[in-house]
Amino acid sequence: MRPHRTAGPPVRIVHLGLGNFFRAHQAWYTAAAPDSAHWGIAAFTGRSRTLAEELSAQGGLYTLVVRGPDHDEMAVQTAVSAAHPGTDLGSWCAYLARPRVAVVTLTVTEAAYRRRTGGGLDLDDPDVRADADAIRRGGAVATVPGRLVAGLAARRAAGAGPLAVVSCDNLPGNGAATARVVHDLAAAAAPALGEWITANVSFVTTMVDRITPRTTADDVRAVARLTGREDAVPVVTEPFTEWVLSGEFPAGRPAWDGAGARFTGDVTPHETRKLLLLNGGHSLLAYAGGARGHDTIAAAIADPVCRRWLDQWWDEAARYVPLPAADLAVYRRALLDRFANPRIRHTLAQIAADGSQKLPIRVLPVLRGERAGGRAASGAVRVLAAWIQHLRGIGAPVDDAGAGPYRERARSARDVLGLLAPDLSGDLELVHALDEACVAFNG
Ligand SMILES: NC(=O)c1ccc[n+]([C@@H]2O[C@H](COP(=O)([O-])OP(=O)(O)OC[C@H]3O[C@@H](n4cnc5c(N)ncnc54)[C@H](O)[C@@H]3O)[C@@H](O)[C@H]2O)c1
Ligand SMILES: O=P(O)(O)OC[C@@H](O)[C@@H](O)[C@H](O)[C@H](O)CO
Repeated sequence: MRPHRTAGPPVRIVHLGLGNFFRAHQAWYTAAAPDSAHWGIAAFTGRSRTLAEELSAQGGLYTLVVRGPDHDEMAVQTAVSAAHPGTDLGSWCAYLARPRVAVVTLTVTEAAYRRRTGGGLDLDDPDVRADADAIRRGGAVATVPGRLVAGLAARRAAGAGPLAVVSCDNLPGNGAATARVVHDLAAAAAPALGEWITANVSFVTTMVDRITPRTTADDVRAVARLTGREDAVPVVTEPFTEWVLSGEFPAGRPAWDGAGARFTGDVTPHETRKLLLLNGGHSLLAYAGGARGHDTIAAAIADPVCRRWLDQWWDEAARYVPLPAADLAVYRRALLDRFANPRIRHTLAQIAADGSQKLPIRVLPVLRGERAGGRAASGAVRVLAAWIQHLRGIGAPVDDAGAGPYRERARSARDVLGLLAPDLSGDLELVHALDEACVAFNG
């Protein structure tokens, strides 16, 4: 018997990127908020139909398995009122045209923002160009910036008023990053819409954190066994959760603070802490742990060599996190426990994906800072070397649409560095250290 119901809370939030993390995080906060009865979510997948169909067959309900180191807690989640495939642009625009819809949230991966190095929208990307044309002609868009602009055009045409767009992806300054790609596309395709967006749309910046791996067939069976309900699409997550937000919600929002979210004037210190220590640490373990034959974060962190490398990376990265040393020490201890949770099967392959998009965010700021300070940057160099080994075919298979040019150059660490960080490619000491670090993985 699947969990089912006929209607959920009224839709006031629209989400793009229906996947596991959204269901463990934003949907959980929305259901746990004291005013949850008034805030339902219409969630759209990026592209595929499968999850939208499975979830629709369950009336939007699914089981969230909160997996601690020694036991699971399971609860049916109720915030998703409707699930749609991302290709259903008619429903997407129709929701955004409703005055009651007040918030759009996003979890679409770093790559989906279609940014060029430096942050603006990549207007040379053929998909982006096709979307700009489609917006001018009123045709079907495909990219995330395209969908946002098309939805906002529908809202403007309907006179539905202002709203907030909330990125929940692991990008620094994700609010400003989203605003930039939306404005760039509107400027290219519909300049008058750009003015309306400036006056009516608030781009909220957030730091999001809850380790949420892919669901396995074992997870599905465990939910059926322990609850007596067949749930085709449960989500497994860790007990820890954090959400820090900054920005305006001109049409209102759920009382997420009642569920533990924090609203602040500046997300930056929290975001830097999380991106460099957690996500940077994850990337190190994904590539270096893969090179040492591990396949999950828990296995990699149990390896004393990986653990030592992680400490070295954290010592370097901590210099760039504007928070007191005592806070960082507490955070590092907690992260070790989270990474070591043996019951969370977070695969290195999942984390290794899209390295060409992630390393510039998680690792390069530290590398640049260390070299500018005249230091060796051995921790950052090791992450980069481990990624180069990954591009050479060691560890998890490469799953990264942007990896092509890097793989072509992967035999030369210097060429990879030249492409990833041209400003550093003349640093011969760094190039030498990178070569040595690559060799050390083979030894
Ligand atoms: N999983 C986590 O632990 C976690 C934690 C914090 C933040 N996040 C953020 O959430 C994102 C999604 O993670 P997830 O675990 O839910 O992944 P997931 O694979 O379960 O879901 C990803 C969703 O994004 C969509 N998507 C992927 N690429 C896209 C593209 N190019 N264009 C449009 N849509 C696209 C997919 O179709 C899917 O709907 C991450 O990339 C990260 O930015 C994840
Ligand atoms: O989700 P990604 O692909 O950006 O990165 C992989 C992991 O580092 C990430 O998902 C973390 O588990 C997460 O950011 C924890 O909150």
